[in-house]
Amino acid sequence: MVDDRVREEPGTATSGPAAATPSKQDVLVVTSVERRFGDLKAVDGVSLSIRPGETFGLLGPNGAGKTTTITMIAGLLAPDRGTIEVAGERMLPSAVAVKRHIGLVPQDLALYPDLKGRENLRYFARLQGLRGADLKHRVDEVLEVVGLADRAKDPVKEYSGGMKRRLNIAVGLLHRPSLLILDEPTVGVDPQSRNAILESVEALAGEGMAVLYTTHYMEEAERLCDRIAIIDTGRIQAAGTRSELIRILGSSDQVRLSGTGDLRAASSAVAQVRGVERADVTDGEVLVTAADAPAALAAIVTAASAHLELADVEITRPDLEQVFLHLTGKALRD
Ligand SMILES: Nc1ncnc2c1ncn2[C@@H]1O[C@H](COP(=O)(O)OP(=O)(O)OP(=O)(O)O)[C@@H](O)[C@H]1O
Repeated sequence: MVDDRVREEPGTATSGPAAATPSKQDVLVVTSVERRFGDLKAVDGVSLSIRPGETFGLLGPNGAGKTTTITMIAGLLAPDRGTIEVAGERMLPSAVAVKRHIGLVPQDLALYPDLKGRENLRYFARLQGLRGADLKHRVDEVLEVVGLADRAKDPVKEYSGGMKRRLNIAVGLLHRPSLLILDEPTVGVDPQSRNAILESVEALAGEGMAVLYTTHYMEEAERLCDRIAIIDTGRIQAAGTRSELIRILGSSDQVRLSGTGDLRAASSAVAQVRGVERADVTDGEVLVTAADAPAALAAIVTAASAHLELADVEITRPDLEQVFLHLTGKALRD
């Protein structure tokens, strides 16, 4: 199921025969890509495109086809059908120059445990062709980005699993790629490293990097991604912004306001607020329905406060887990 309106926009994603309508500025354009392993169609007609500065999430359970998709995008595996363009050039396993646009951070670590963090980065930076002051400067920069500057002198074997993941991300950034691909970067990492990884991604996107982020954690997709494609059994089931995906459910956000005062007057005032679909008095509270409650919240509270001394405000939002269940009939987490 694909939202047609979403399909019309540049920087979109679909499955099936319909082609995306990418724009010239897109860093990545994937068109109707397929890949089989024997009888299994691991990727089944995936199309998507990503703009500079955009974080695009591939959200799906284990085995959905996320890793196979990004392995093809990185040029490590050939599609059976379809095309992939990165920075306007065709990506194939035989292509060399185009791969410089991509920073791939796989799930598996590729680090030397006996070397220090900085030594690992220096080694990989040299492989990328960096030398001298530029190398030193870039190594310092990526250590800052992943929050490991203060541990750069320690051997990697003394790092936590999360710190190793962060160093792996730093390696993927050394050559200043225009598209960073992160494959489930927070699986099995401690909360501190998880947060550092999420903050790094936000900072990189803020600087204009395009990011393709695969995850089966709904909260990460919601926090990081400008647009999200929900993928299952090799097909993109739906794609769009969080709000566009939630709209598939046909349900809206709800805000409950409780307090003392004139509930009916408060409800009438709130009903006039822009973005509010309806407001009713229910069970001694004002129950408000809005498409985007956080965006309208300040105005809702101001309108209600003219008639109520507010004691509590509670927002309930439908989430992507429910969208996934609705589209596939199964839970996102297995
Ligand atoms: N090299 C391979 N040979 C055979 N089957 C494969 C191969 N790679 C992937 N598959 C199968 O293709 C399907 C998609 O796998 P893929 O790794 O792309 O999913 P995923 O969404 O990344 O899941 P995970 O988070 O578990 O990696 C799975 O059924 C998997 O078993």
